[in-house]
Amino acid sequence: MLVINSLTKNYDGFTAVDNLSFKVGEGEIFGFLGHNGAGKTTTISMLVSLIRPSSGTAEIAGYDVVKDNLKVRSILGYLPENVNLYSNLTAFENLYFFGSLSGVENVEKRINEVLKDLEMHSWKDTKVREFSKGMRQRIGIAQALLHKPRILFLDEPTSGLDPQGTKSIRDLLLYINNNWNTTIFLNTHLLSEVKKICSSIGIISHGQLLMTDSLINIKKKFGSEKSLEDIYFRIEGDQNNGKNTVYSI
Ligand SMILES: Nc1ncnc2c1ncn2[C@@H]1O[C@H](COP(=O)(O)OP(=O)(O)OP(=O)(O)O)[C@@H](O)[C@H]1O
Repeated sequence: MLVINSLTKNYDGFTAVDNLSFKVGEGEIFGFLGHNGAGKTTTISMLVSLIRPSSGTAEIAGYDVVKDNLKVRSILGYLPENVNLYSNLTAFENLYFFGSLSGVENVEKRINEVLKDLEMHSWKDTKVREFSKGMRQRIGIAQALLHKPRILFLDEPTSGLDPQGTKSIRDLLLYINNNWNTTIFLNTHLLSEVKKICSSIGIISHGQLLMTDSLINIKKKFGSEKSLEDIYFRIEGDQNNGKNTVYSI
């Protein structure tokens, strides 16, 4: 579904994303894990066609994110780290505005469908300013799903949420993935999130990919170590000690 090849982004001599290459299969929930400033947002921004790579390529369902950017945008959904919604408009009005702008067919019907699926239908006529952060995230996700994307990119979707809100977003992502087979690419720095819902992960640090594999393979490979936390800190530690080991499938 997603094929990334030597993807790189430089800013005035600083390399924010350094030669990334990996794949994400259809129907997977992929956790892109890294500390603050590791390069996660820059990577996602290139994949959703918001910024141009300095070099390298990325394809979604066979379409190049630069050359075929309109097609790519039509098959992906994106939830940025800070969801932009109009506080003075209701949930329905927000979705209607964004849905009409992006040419969603039968937009009213589709909004009602998505709001029901996301258990937000009873809030559709409430102004967004009355919503909790978790509810705003759900409306942001509804917006990203209106045009039935094949792949959904989310940048730290549970950032700033309490444990209940975090669980509810996690459950929602599993529901979307299970019921619509939507591939999910999730930027996060939360190992707990990755452990609970991801089928495969990539670890990025200082712009470089340190490892990518399925969770099942990771457990097999690092069987003697206790937890994903141990594995993560060992891999990051190797890089910080100059070993620069790249673990891959
Ligand atoms: N427009 C820009 N110009 C210069 N440097 C940038 C720009 N955007 C990002 N960077 C730098 O690139 C690096 C990677 O940033 P990025 O936002 O991708 O990290 P991140 O992993 O998403 O971190 P966070 O979890 O804090 O959002 C950081 O050092 C950041 O300061």
